[in-house]
Amino acid sequence: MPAQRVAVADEEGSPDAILIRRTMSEIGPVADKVASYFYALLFVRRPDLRVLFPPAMDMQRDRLLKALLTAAEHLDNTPVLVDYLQNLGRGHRKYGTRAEDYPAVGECLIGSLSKYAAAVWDPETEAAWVRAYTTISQVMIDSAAADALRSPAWWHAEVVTHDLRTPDVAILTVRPDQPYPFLAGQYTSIETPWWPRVWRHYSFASAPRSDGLLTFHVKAVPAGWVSNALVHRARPGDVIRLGPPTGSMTVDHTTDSGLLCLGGGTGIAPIKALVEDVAEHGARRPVEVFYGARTDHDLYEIDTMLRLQQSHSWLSVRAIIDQQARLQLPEALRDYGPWNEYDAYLSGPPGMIRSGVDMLRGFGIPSSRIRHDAVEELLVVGN
Ligand SMILES: NC(=O)C1=CN([C@@H]2O[C@H](COP(=O)(O)OP(=O)(O)OC[C@H]3O[C@@H](n4cnc5c(N)ncnc54)[C@H](O)[C@@H]3O)[C@@H](O)[C@H]2O)C=CC1
Repeated sequence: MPAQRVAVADEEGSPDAILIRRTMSEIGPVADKVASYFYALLFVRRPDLRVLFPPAMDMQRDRLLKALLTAAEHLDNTPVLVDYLQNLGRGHRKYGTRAEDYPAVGECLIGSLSKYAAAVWDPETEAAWVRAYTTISQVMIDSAAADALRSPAWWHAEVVTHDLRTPDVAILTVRPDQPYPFLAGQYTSIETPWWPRVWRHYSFASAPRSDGLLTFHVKAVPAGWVSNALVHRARPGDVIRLGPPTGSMTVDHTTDSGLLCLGGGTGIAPIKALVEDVAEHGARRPVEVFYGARTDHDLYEIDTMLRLQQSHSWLSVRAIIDQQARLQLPEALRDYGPWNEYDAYLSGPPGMIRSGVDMLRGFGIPSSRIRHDAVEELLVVGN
């Protein structure tokens, strides 16, 4: 007998979107079990796929659910969903995912959802999931195929310099083995030779350079496999792998409005790239950078930022040190402004981004002019 439908507040959208959101809210409290069961099913049925995944699956489990939640949330918002899935499809090329692997993944996904959302699962729900998964996988497959015509699945890059700036922050410069096109403000994924198939996101710390070198700021975080390897183990000559560039925290060069940039800790990396990008475009638009750190020792890039300020009259750089100011970065903005005419860029810990966005909206900056990387992605940045 089909489960009785309980009216929930979130009943807007297409019939498929409603059914899919209902499944997602049903599995929400047991999301980790669903993900474990999904991977168990997948590896029992297709043991050959296990080599595509990292040895430790903990973070991978979260990623699957986050991707599903994002897709489910935007099911009726076609442009956002397609953009998200195209990126996901491109990003999966570096794992070695093939078009013919998608059906097995879909069957195992539906197998685990039907088990854990049994209370709301019925033939209509199953049909909605089959339709959604068919669309999702087709967009990913098509985008991976189109990308394969113009880009490698990954790049090798040799570490050229490794500069330990604090006991746990290093600046690495790497030379990709093939041209690596990207935009200032974007990020990529990095895999080290010591932890195969474990990929983490890092923002580019410079705008594209004529010598093709790329720079990253890495902070070793507790239990962070990739970050500790990059900070404490990597040396010039080591070879890492890079995924494709992604992210939309890029400068809109069609306007000349001012830029308000907040960089917290190593979040200063893409902000520096944005400043270089504005400088290269030659437009004299005001750029106001707020660089936050816990202590003055953590302001590892302040000299570079102050040098940039000296060279560019349109640039102002202010350091906000929690301990001295007795407040965190976004709060400091209250003493300056007005900001309502500015485009805003935020980069740093998820908590800073969340509170920063709230504050900037409060200053009258519309959401469409506030840019930052997805907070869900940031949770796997830099580990
Ligand atoms: N594209 C991006 O958004 C990038 C993000 N990151 C992220 O930035 C973080 C950097 O870590 P750390 O250097 O250890 O930074 P941190 O934890 O020392 O924080 C830096 C500053 O941000 C502010 N802040 C921190 N938490 C806040 C909160 N809950 N509310 C308001 N303000 C807050 C404070 O002013 C603090 O001094 C990492 O989480 C990393 O993943 C790093 C690079 C790029």
